[in-house]
Amino acid sequence: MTEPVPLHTPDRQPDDPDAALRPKTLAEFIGQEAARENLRVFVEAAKAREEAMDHVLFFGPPGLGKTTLAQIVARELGVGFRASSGPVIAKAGDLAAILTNLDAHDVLFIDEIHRLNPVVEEVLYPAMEDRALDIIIGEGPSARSVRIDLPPFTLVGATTRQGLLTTPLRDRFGIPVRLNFYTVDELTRVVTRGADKLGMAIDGDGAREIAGRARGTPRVAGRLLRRVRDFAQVKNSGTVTRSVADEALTRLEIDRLGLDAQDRRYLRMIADTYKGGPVGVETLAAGLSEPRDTIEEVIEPFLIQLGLIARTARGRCLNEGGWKHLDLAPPALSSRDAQRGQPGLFASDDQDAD
Ligand SMILES: Nc1ncnc2c1ncn2[C@@H]1O[C@H](COP(=O)(O)OP(=O)(O)OP(=O)(O)O)[C@@H](O)[C@H]1O
Ligand SMILES: [Mg+2]
Repeated sequence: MTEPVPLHTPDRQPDDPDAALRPKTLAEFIGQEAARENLRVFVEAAKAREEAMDHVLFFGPPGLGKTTLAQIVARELGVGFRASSGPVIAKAGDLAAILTNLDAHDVLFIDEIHRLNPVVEEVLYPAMEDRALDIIIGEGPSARSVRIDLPPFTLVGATTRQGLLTTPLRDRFGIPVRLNFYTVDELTRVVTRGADKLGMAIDGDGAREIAGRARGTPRVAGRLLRRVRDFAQVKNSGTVTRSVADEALTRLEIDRLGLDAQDRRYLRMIADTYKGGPVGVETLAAGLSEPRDTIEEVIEPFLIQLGLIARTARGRCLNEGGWKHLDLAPPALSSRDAQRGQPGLFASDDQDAD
């Protein structure tokens, strides 16, 4: 039997079915108020000065709108948009080719920028700082360095793992922007807008039901909306109400907090196999047959946000809320742990901690 594909796993497919739902302007973009207002100011200022805008770094969990905002920034600036990604730019020459082909003030978007090859990163530093390329021509004693001037451009980087960026690279972004999980109110607006674009009828409670189970993530909201539409269509139920949405999402094994089968498998592994932890991420990755990256970037940030688990220096621990959600009683604290308080809860649970 094949495993069901988890609905929540964010993909990076170029033929992203979400594309139709992508907001096109800052005004259309829902949520992330602070980031949006700041970007509006920086865009206006750059336009007024007729300069390229400073370099921007978007960071935060998958599906929160990093790529969408990068496209919006270019559109609002009225400049060209070129996109590439860290793993695709394999050699220094690849980056040189991209940079020398930019038009003045263009936005160059580099997705997954934490995965840039260090050799390529070295080329990026002077490009970002001095708008120049230092190219080495020849080899050995006759090698010499030639400096090529570049047009002024704006680098927009995106990453799910800000902590993996090297300090020199991070420091060269004048505008770092953290994207946060969305509130249910904001996602309700995302769902309502999406339904409108898809030409489907949904009432307020129906939209809210989907929003509340979308893991704080617009991409997930869009995906659940399309699945609910399938159920509504086949069952001929016309308008999507709360009960139609609930029935569809329950059949998709999305629980009341919005966790899917993969999330629950993760929680259960810590609870059943490791008695609530602490357990290391590599051990969990092996036990779940999931890449470590998926665990750290996709599964954990939302479970931490909900307070179900904690990342500690000794590993992952199930919090009280996690036990409750699984309908299990936490094991009684040993007297040693009881003296020290909760086991393992002394380290930061910052989302970039390892
Ligand atoms: N603020 C928003 N309002 C409405 N829809 C949004 C918003 N942000 C994102 N979306 C929707 O969510 C989808 C995913 O967004 P996007 O591709 O920009 O995420 P991302 O942060 O780049 O994810 P990844 O880290 O996987 O690359 C978009 O196609 C869009 O439909
Ligand atoms: Mg993206």
